[in-house]
Amino acid sequence: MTAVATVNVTHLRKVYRVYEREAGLGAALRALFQRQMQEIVGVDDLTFAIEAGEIIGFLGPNGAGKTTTLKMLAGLLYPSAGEVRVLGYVPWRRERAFLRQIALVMGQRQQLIWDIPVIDSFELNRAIYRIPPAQYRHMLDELADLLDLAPLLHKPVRNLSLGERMKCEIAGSLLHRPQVLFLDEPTIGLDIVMQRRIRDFIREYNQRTGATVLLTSHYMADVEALCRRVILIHHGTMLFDGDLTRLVERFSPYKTIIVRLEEPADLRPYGEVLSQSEDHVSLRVPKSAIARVTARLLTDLPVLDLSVEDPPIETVIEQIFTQEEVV
Ligand SMILES: Nc1ncnc2c1ncn2[C@@H]1O[C@H](COP(=O)(O)OP(=O)(O)OP(=O)(O)O)[C@@H](O)[C@H]1O
Repeated sequence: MTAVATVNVTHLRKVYRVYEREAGLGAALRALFQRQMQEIVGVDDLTFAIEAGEIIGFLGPNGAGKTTTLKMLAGLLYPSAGEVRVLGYVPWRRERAFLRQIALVMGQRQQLIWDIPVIDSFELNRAIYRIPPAQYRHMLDELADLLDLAPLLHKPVRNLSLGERMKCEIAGSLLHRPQVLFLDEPTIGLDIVMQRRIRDFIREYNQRTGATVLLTSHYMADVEALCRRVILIHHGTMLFDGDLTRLVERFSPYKTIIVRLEEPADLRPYGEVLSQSEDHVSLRVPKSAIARVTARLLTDLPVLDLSVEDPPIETVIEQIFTQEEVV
């Protein structure tokens, strides 16, 4: 028997139907009698599988269909076509056994109750998920320790800073110790220190519990730190599914040569100069020319040091989304 993946998505599609309406009072009156329906394709034919314990970066520009996909996987939206299994369950049936094993955390959507202390919202989650008291205590202690929550638990949510609230949102969503986490922009708007804190926490939770994580983030630092594999979508369709390192190899036609010289020289004949300081020069060179240009630099100039690097992931991804023809 072959092992069953934790998340299985086959030919998934979501079409939103919305009423079109022009601006203005006249249009509003006309719309009462004849309403035009418009179809917006949110997700179009996605197929992928995720194994237990993987942390996958789910990437795409604004409007690519990431949130729509996560909502379908978490059972908040019905698909228009296709099949999904998460831990063997059909998410939109929202069976209790399924809901007890998953969590959807949305960085831009608040789940904790605004006016009551954090700990009271947690108690509510305990009741909803029917978490046994001993397990709740244990998990609360563990999360409070990992996320440094002790000073926050008795404050009303409305008094917390954005970063503090995000830590509490994440903890509140994990009290039932879910096996599968759907994290939609969990570090959005947070400062660098808090981003790292949340990132470390996700890694730690994954290692401690073996949970499977599907993560969207516009911060490449999150993705580089946590995900070996990434899935890239655009206009609801799949562009790439594989190792992050392979993404750079496959899509970037350039590398960067960094040279340190004994004395300044004009390196424009060797490639595109990206930056130049007193003795360091960064050159963008087509991959196919790297060996030739490196050899020329070493013979022509007094080189003290030379290294060849891949461009930053951000640059590669930006390039993929702006020039789809490279795909
Ligand atoms: N409730 C809705 N009704 C109509 N169209 C919608 C609805 N929700 C999303 N869409 C559309 O579906 C497409 C995919 O949106 P989605 O929110 O899934 O993208 P995303 O990749 O999460 O984007 P972002 O990075 O901006 O959050 C977009 O064109 C969006 O406008």
